[in-house]
Amino acid sequence: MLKIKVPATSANLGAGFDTLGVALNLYNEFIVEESDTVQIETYPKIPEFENPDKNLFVKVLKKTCEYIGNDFHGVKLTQKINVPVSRGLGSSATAIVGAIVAAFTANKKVLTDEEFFNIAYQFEPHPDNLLPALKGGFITACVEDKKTYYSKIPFPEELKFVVVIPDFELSTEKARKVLPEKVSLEDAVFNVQRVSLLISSLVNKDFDLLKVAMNDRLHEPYRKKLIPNFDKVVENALNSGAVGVSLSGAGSCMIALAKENFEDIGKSMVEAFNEVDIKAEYKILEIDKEGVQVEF
Ligand SMILES: Nc1ncnc2c1ncn2[C@@H]1O[C@H](COP(=O)(O)OP(=O)(O)O)[C@@H](O)[C@H]1O
Ligand SMILES: N[C@@H](CCOP(=O)(O)O)C(=O)O
Repeated sequence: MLKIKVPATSANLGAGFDTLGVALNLYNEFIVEESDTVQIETYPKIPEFENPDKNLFVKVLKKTCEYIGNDFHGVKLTQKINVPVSRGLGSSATAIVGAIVAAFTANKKVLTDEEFFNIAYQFEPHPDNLLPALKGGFITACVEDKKTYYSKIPFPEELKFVVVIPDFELSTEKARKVLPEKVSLEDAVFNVQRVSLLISSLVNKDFDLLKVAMNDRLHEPYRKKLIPNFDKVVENALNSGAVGVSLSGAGSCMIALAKENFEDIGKSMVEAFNEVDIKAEYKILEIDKEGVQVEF
């Protein structure tokens, strides 16, 4: 029996589209036991996830066993689901990372980065959730000539994350479909300027720069149309003391970075959604520095 614990992740942080991601102290758990058939139990119950043909963790487990060269006979999978699904908190990455690590661990094989990406990219083509879920921390990454390059960035202890979770899903697939094929040089430069300012302001703890540094022109202008009252959520969070606000991943969550006033910020973000008849809750989270953990 293996228990795999995988952290939620928040990708992009505004200007860092498809490159920045941070692991958060909110976890999905996957308990994996030997079985000759596929049995899945989910807590709370999500019927879609209990269908062996549709469960992402099982799909990735099968693919990984095939990659390793071992026949997949079955699995008894018990899932404790704490990461909201299709909210921009990397729930899909938790299943992908968890399954790959479970398969390699069960087969007593050492998982290299290259092998991880060879499998993971078949299910999720961008590293900004996968890497922080695997390694923990705050990471910047890119892919060049089919090789993934990444670097962990020190994240200031003073900052916490206030995540507002509206009660509607937004699949990453849908949120990527609304993005343009091309962007202007002006918008590209806008993001290059801000993502470098974002990293520098975090490393140097120049938190007053984050409000500007977390602005984005590559994805948020298009995706905000799918998030009712987006601008008011941002405005309320900043007025309540947040130092920066952005969409979390591809949404529907939004994430505020803050040194203080966490409860007020969370309540103000919820209020903005309530104004347009959308129920929401908030969580005050911190960085996870470990990434995926395995208990025997
Ligand atoms: N705990 C889980 N177990 C199995 N599959 C999961 C789990 N969480 C998410 N998934 C899969 O990931 C999909 C959501 O992925 P996506 O739209 O990228 O949203 P997110 O922003 O949460 O990653 C779900 O529809 C499901 O197929
Ligand atoms: N860079 C990706 C990140 C998707 O994150 P998720 O948590 O929403 O899956 C994107 O913006 O599409």
